[in-house]
Amino acid sequence: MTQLSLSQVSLHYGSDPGAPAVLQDISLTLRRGEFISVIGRSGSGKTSLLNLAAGFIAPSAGRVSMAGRPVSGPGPERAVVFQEDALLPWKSVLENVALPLKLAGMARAGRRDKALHWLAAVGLEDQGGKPVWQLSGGQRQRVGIARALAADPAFLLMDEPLGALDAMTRDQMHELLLRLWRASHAGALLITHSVEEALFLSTSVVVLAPGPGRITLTEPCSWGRRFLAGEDPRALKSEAGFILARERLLSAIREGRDDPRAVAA
Ligand SMILES: Nc1ncnc2c1ncn2[C@@H]1O[C@H](COP(=O)(O)OP(=O)(O)OP(=O)(O)O)[C@@H](O)[C@H]1O
Repeated sequence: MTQLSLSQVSLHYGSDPGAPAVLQDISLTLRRGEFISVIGRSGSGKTSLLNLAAGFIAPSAGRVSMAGRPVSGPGPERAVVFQEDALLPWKSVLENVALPLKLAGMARAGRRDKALHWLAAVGLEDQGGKPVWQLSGGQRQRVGIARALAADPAFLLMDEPLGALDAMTRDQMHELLLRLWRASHAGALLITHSVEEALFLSTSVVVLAPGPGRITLTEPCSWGRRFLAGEDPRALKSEAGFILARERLLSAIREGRDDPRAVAA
């Protein structure tokens, strides 16, 4: 089975070997069909971890590999969704979604069909002809996710894609993300500051502690899968098990810190 692995990975930025490590001894495996969220205080190295998985940066020690082969740079099998939507505002919605397919050399008709399919999957089938600047923030993030999925990636790497959205839009996006994750059969890696988001979406949540960034807790979860099986999301989020897991994660995140207000539940 295809998997994306970080094995005993450490990271220092810059060339000074004496500089403090940003990440130390991180081992994490993401398989297709899994959804792993990474949560932790600001500066704990979450984005650095995602950038390693994406191949944007290389580890100082240890190994990043996909399907057993070392990752030596970004690749189309690992699609990235950023907090800022990173779309081309002067191009149409459809052109933005089709762009990676064009770069991959797909013929025009094929890329149009594929882009339309994923635009429909994110509920924007009527917006394909609009320029991106006419869309709302939530719509733009949906275009970004459709673009990422259009290339059929094995892995979807998301760095706080919902951070700028209002609470109601965010809840709708959670449900959409879960359906897209199921439809794409991708493995998802999500960086988030929201414990509730992490718990609701993931098959496991990983807590990173700072200084140097290291994994201090892994919490297996099944609420997202239960939502996909038809259970009510509000009922799931008010279950005792959900609330207890939220408290465990919040304690792990706050450990060693004086001010507990930095993390949103
Ligand atoms: N390109 C870089 N060069 C040097 N140091 C960096 C670089 N990128 C990040 N860092 C440092 O690495 C540490 C971890 O940063 P990172 O952005 O990975 O953390 P984070 O957990 O994603 O933070 P946040 O939650 O605030 O986004 C920080 O101390 C940061 O200053």
